[in-house]
Amino acid sequence: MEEAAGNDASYPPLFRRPDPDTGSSRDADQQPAPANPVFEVPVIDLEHLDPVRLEEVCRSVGLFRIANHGVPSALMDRLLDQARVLLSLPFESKQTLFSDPMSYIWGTPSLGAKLSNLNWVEGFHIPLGQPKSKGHDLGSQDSAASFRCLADEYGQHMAAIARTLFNAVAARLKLDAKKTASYLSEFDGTFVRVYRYPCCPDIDKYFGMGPHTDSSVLSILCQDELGGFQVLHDNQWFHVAPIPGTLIVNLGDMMQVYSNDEYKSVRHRVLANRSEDRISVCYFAFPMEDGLIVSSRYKAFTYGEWKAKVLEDIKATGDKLGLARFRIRDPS
Ligand SMILES: O=C(O)CCC(=O)C(=O)O
Ligand SMILES: [Fe+2]
Repeated sequence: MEEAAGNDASYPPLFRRPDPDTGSSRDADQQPAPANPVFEVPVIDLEHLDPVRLEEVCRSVGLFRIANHGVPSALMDRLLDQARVLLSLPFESKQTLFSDPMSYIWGTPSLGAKLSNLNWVEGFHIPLGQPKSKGHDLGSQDSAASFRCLADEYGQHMAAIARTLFNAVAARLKLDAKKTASYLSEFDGTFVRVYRYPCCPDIDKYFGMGPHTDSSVLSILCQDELGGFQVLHDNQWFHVAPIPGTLIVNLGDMMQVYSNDEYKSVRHRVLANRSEDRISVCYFAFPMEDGLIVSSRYKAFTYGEWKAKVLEDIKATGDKLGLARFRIRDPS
């Protein structure tokens, strides 16, 4: 596609060559079927939230589309448009423009360590709720700072949605409000990831993002119209069709722990696209770093400990072990 070819200097160098010889090819069992079916994504109406239906969906699927979410579509459009513009800047500019506390990442979504396989993705990591980002400076010439303000504004909406969903779920799970006060921190430690999945010359060899579960409590995805996001359900991969203006929520590992494995931290992935770039924006809600998380199926841990273990495992094995790391083994 023309736009993609013109964007070449904006791609990480490794993504510019027709067939980079890095990263191992996918395992045979991870090959996407030629035509994955489209998933009938359950819809949760946030304006008339039905906690029983929400719980049912958390148990059976772990992923849903939210309607009537209250996020202005103009804001979502602006975010995706600006993301596209900034990600089209030259590779070197992106590295310097997006500096501490933000960062520019490529080849892996993991900060601080590489996953074993190269992911055909690049993006900005934008922490939310940091003191500096409260001083909105939309008149600034600094495009990264302006974008951060936009991401912050969007993040406020996401935080409200995360809180609404968490409270409904916590009530169904009968979580003790005092003991679980640290289970959702809408602001501290949360971040937005703005991704571009550059068009990829070898989509049989690379994923946009390989199969994984999120470490979050829940994650909220806003994607452009291209598609590529897939979910694993009943051992089969399904397309999650993009519908403009709607958001996709997937439960993360923490929610699975809170629910003693009753709810699913659902496995998902992003396919690479041969001819077009895809843009997406993901918000991740996490627990507070130091609060103790107690569950009948897992050893008690703090999210800080979880993060350290994930990093350690990725460094040692190239992959995240996640829930298996903390699960209490069956005595049998
Ligand atoms: O970009 C997407 O569609 C999904 C990204 C994702 O799954 C993640 O960052 O964990
Ligand atoms: Fe994810």
